[in-house]
Amino acid sequence: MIRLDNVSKTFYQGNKKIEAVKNATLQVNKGEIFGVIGFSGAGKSTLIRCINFLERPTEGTVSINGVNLAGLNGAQLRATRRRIGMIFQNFNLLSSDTVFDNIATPLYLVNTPKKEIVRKVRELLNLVGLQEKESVYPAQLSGGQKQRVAIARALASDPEILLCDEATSALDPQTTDSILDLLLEINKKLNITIVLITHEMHVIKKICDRVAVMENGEVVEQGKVLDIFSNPQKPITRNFIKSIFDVNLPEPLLKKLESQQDPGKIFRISFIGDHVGEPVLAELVTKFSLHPSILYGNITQIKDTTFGTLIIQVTGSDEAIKAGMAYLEERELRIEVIPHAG
Ligand SMILES: Nc1ncnc2c1ncn2[C@@H]1O[C@H](COP(=O)(O)OP(=O)(O)OP(=O)(O)O)[C@@H](O)[C@H]1O
Repeated sequence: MIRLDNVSKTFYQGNKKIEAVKNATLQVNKGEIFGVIGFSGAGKSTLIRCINFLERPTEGTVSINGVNLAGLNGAQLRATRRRIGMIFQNFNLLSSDTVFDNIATPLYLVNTPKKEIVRKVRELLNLVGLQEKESVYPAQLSGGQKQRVAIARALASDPEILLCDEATSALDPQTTDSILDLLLEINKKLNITIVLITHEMHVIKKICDRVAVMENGEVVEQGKVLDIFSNPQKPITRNFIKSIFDVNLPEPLLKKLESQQDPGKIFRISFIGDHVGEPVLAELVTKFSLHPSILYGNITQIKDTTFGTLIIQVTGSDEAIKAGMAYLEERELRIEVIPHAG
């Protein structure tokens, strides 16, 4: 439904050329939650703003439902933009308007009948859990409540797509989670496609189906969140994953293991979904006469799927270790040898 093909955006500051986005190609499917993660300055905001032509790409094409935005005239582009809601880190509410009027703004702009406005705004207030706040002003709201108003306003024109530009970056962790839960609910209930940008892997892990990783203006890696978590390709992706669970063993422990008489081998085993909870260690003992010991274990939820990591030290004959690990791989567990140990 959203396609970016070889999109680049270059800014000039005097003589200085800034390539904010370089040759980005990605596709967002209808109904999914797609995340873009990167450090500050990676080009995420510019990329997301290209999706609704708040920034016009210098090169490449942006298509929504198969329509190339560059081919639209002013009125057609405005109509398309009404189908694309957007929320921001700093909420962008009008401070002199009440919550009701803020949410109603897109409806006033298209001359919606008053009765319909009241019905729609009340329905949206209900959806975002702010029924009691319709007459207050933004200054009287917490950050999380302000973002709820911004979400309600973005939904007022019944968009198909919601773009979220660092929507939770100004919020504390608990409020972040409640806003992410709301975005999930909106995605499921209203079948709205969501594209969000963030620098927090937690946000990706909690609600996204697929993710693109950006570095220096380029999309360096993209895929299903589970695949990226279980098999990250780029150092920057590993760094982001490390920010929520660090599966590297501490150096002193590695040194200690290496100095053992029989250090055996060290493996990282990743378990996804149904495989979590299988008695793999017992099988290594009974089927292959191996001696596994657990060095590290972690289990977490990636959106709807459970994802586990286990680091084990295994001793036994080389052949038995090879056969044991091949057996686990056949059972679709991901096995990785941890280098420079054993
Ligand atoms: N309007 C502009 N004029 C000139 N340079 C710009 C403009 N907008 C963005 N840039 C530059 O483009 C690069 C990418 O910026 P962008 O805001 O897209 O990154 P980001 O990943 O969203 O970072 P942040 O999380 O800090 O917002 C930066 O070097 C930024 O200074």
